[in-house]
Amino acid sequence: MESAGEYDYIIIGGGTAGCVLANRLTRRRDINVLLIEAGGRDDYVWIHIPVGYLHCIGNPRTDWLYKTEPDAGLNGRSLIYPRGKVLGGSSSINGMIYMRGQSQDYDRWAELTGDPGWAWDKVLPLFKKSEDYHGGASELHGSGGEWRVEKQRLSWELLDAFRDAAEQSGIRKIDDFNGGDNDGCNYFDVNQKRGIRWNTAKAFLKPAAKRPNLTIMTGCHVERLIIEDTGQGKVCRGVQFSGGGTAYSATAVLETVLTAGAVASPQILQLSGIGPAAVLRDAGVAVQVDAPGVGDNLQDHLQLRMIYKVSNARTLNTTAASWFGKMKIGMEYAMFQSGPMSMAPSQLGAFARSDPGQATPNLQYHVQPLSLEKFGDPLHPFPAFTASVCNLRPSSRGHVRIASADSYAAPKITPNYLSTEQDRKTAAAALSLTRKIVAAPALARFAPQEFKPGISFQTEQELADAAGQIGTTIFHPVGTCKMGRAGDPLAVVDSELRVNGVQKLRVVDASVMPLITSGNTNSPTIMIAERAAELIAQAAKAAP
Ligand SMILES: Cc1cc2nc3c(=O)[nH]c(=O)nc-3n(C[C@H](O)[C@H](O)[C@H](O)COP(=O)(O)OP(=O)(O)OC[C@H]3O[C@@H](n4cnc5c(N)ncnc54)[C@H](O)[C@@H]3O)c2cc1C
Repeated sequence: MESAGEYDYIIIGGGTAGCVLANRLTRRRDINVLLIEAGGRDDYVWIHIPVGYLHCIGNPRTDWLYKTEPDAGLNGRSLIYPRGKVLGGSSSINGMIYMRGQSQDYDRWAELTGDPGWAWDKVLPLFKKSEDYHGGASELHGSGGEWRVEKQRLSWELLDAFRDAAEQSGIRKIDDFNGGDNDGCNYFDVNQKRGIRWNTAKAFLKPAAKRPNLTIMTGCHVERLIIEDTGQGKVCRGVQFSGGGTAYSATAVLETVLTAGAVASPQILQLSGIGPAAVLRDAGVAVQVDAPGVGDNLQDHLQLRMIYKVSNARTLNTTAASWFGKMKIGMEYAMFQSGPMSMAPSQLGAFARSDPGQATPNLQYHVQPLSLEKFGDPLHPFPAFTASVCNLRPSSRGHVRIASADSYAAPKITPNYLSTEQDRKTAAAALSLTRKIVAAPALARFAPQEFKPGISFQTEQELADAAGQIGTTIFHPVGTCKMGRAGDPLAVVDSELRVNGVQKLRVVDASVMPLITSGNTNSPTIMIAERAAELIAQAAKAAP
C-alpha cells in the first residue's frame, strides 16, 4: 500500500459539507488538509446548466446510482436514490432550491442534543455567514458570502395561477421562505449565479483550491478508516483508499472528518467496524465499537407527485416537444442565461398544514410546469403540471446497512416510507388538500384534469394507497449518524459531531441531523459544516 502522506485533517467526501469544510479549515495556513473524493471534477457541462439536472441523475459520471430495497409502503417498489458522485456532491446534481427550514427545527435539535448552539438564534448567523443574498444584507440575510442566492429567471402563467389558487385555499402569498417561518407560497430562491448552477465546489472549493495547504484527490474511493486500539480507547489514525488502481493509506494527525453523506458516512463507519454489532458480524466485519445507531434513524421526504393535464396553457412538456421549441429554448439560454434551461426543476413552492392542529406547516409543495412518468423518462406529450407534495416531518424511520465487507458494494437502503399510520393519514390529507387547491377558481381557465393518481381514489384508505403508488423520494435522506445527548444509545455523534467511542473522528454532513428539517436539506448541511469548522478550530486551540 502506498502512503498518500500525513495531514492535520483528512476530509472524506468532497460534497456539500466537504467543500465548505475544506475551505474553512485551510484558511489557517499552518495546518494542512487532504480532501478525498470518489467522483471526478465538476467539469461536466450538464452540471452547470440548471436543467441538466435531468441528465445528471442516473448518470454514472455524476450519480452513485443507488437503489432502495423494495418498500412495503410503496407497494413493494424499489426507487432510484440519486446521490452526487463528483466534486460538489449532491449540490452538483440537486434542484438548487435555497431553503433553511423552520426556526422550530433547530430549536428542537438544541433540545434533543442539550446544546443551545444548535438553536435558531445561534444557527442564523451561520446561515448568513456564507450567504450572498440577491436582496442584500439584512437582519435575516447575509451578503458577500460564497453561497449565492438568486431569484429565478422565469415565471409561468400556470404557476402564477397556482399561487392565486393556493391563496384562495387559505395559503397566503409570502416574499421570503427563509426567515425561520416558511408558512405560505412563493417562487423558490435558487443557488445560481447569473442563471448557472452554483454548487459548493464552485462556491467554496475553487477559491481554496490554490492554497498550498489543501490537497484534493479525486477519483479516490475511501474503503475504511484506520482505527487503533491504544489501550486508552479507540483512535482514528486516518484512512485507506484506492484510486487509479493504486491502494493508498493517509494519516491524520489531528482529526479525520467523514463528509460522505447520509448513505456513505454510515456505510464507511460500518465497514470500519463501527456500527450495530449484529449487522457487522453478518457482513463479516470485525466489531471495533458496537454502535447501534450507525445507519439507523433514516428520514426522508416522500414526494407525492400529482399530475394534472391542462388546456390553454404553456408547459415545458409542449414547449420542449418541437425542434423549433428546443431551438428557441437553447437560444434564450445561450444569449441571456434565462428561459427553461435556467430552470430549477421545481419553481413554485408552498408550505401548508395537513390539519389545522399543526403548529407550523408540515407539508411542502414543489410545483413544476412539466410532468413525466418517473425521473429518467421523457416529458409527457400533453400539456400538464405536477404538484408534488411531501410530509415535512415523517414519523417513519428507515436504515442503511452494509451487506458485505466489500467497500465497493452499495449498502442496503431501506427507507420504510409510509410505515406509520400517522404518515399514511398525512399523505391522504396532502392529496386532498392538493385537490382543493386545484379546484380553486384561479386555475379554472386551464381546466385541470387529474391524471395521477386519478379521481377513482376517494376515501382516506384509498388515498393512502394512492400515495404508496405514486410516492417517490425528494432526495433528502438524513439522520443516519444522528447527534444526541450523552446517554442516548442511538446517538452516533455528540453535539460537537465527535463520533462516540472513537477519538479524533467526526461526522459532518446531512447524516448528523437528529430530525429532518422542514424543507430542503442542502443549505442546512452547509450550515452544519460552518458550525463544525468553528468547533474543530476551537478543539485545535484547546489541545495541549
Ligand atoms: C437529485 C437531488 C435533488 C435535490 N434537490 C435539493 C434542492 O433543490 N435543495 C436542497 O436544499 N437540497 C436538495 N437536495 C438534497 C441536498 O443536495 C443534500 O441534502 C446535500 O447535498 C447533502 O450534503 P452532504 O454533504 O451530506 O452529502 P453529499 O453532497 O452527497 O456529499 C457526499 C460526498 O461524499 C462522496 N463520497 C461518498 N462515498 C465516498 C467514498 N467511499 N470515498 C470518497 N468519497 C465518497 C460523494 O461522492 C459526495 O461527493 C437534493 C439532492 C438530490 C440528490
